[in-house]
Amino acid sequence: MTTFPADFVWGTATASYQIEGAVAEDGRRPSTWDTFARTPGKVWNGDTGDVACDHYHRFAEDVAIMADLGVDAYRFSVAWPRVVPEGTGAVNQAGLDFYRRVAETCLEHGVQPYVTLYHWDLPQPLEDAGGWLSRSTAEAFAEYARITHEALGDVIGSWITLNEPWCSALLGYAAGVHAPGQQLGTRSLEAAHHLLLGHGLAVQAMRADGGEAPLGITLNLHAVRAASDSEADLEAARRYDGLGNRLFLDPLLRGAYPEDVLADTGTTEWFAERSDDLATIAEPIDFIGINYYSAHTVAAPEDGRFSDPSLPTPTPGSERVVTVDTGAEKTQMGWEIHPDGLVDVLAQVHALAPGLPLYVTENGSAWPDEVGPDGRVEDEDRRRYLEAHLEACREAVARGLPLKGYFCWSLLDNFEWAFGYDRRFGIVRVDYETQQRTVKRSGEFYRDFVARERG
Ligand SMILES: OC[C@H]1NNC[C@@H](O)[C@@H]1O
Repeated sequence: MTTFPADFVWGTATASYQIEGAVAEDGRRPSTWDTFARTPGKVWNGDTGDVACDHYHRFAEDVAIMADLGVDAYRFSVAWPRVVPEGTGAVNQAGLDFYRRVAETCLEHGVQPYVTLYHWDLPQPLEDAGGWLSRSTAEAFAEYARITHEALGDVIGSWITLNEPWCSALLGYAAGVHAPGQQLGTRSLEAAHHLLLGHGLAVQAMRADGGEAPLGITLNLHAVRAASDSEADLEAARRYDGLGNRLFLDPLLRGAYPEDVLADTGTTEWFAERSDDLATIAEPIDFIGINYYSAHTVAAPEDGRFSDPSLPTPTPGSERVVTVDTGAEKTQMGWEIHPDGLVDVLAQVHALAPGLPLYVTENGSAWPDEVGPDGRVEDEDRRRYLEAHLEACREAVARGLPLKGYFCWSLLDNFEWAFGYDRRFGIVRVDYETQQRTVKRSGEFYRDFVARERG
């Protein structure tokens, strides 16, 4: 059986708004998610990140748990509204000091800190000024990245600019189910462009600041399969792959937007006017992070019409692609379980950028956990999902794909965006009443798997 390379990185991942709490402490100012979560009807049960897992005060305990699990690295995100509370202008030293404490605690425990600079908590004043629909937000992001990189470069092992720009753009500005809750159809691609531009400008700013730490970006990639080899279903798969994957992979790795996606969405001219930005967006990076959860089988709509301008809030090009239920097992999110899809997306990226190091920066599953009378959580479903995807990583390595690490999503149960605290992804349970942490069966499995693979 193929073994993982000795330097393969085993990690866990979290994100600031989902775990920190302390949303008004030590100078932090509101983000778009503070605003969105307070908007009636947007988040399950009216949940917010006000307290979450109280990681802001309990991070040392959480790092100690990671050390006990034997992980090599911890991927966490820096909250922009803690560091530059208004988005631009004054820097909040207390915010930088908090992340220094987190990183130094990690290093004291032999855990490498991997930082994501943007995991969706945009300072509200920037949204008020146009958010990601505005080019100025891309420029503000680059300055925030430079400030953070300059302040923490000595304690951070790796830098990820953006987490899942697809979610920020398409869920935030088209579907409207994420902050800021806009339903602007194809204008959401303008947000995608400014996110990618912000990424490129941030990479340039961090490179100029110096340092050896690798720089990259994390994309949530969708393994896409056509329901049949009919022309209509193949067209559905092309559209879904285009909007879900190539809209981001192509400019980052090929320096060009996919012409078919721009044609599908009627945005060719808008992007042509900004072609000079592509050189910045395609600034060379040291790795790609891939968040993988599921594979999607898609088919053409019954009437064969893919776009329907009469739809009030069309998600560009994809609102009429039919997702087919293949009968595969699903997680509590309703996502089908297809570990082989992880190998497919890794291979897809490798084909575009041979040799570029790849990391699975998120993979995990939500299940309705039960706490036994002994206080244990025997989450066999999550353990099985985890095992299957770790074996998919082994298969990727066996095929010679440059997979360098795996980060389990998530270390802790946490605020799952519009689902609030109703969905638990953690390998460690959080009792939100008491903030007690309990390592689940899946966490013990991950610990034992890592120890065994490390030899
Ligand atoms: O839905 C599970 C995860 N997906 N990627 C982004 C994270 O913030 C989510 O919790």
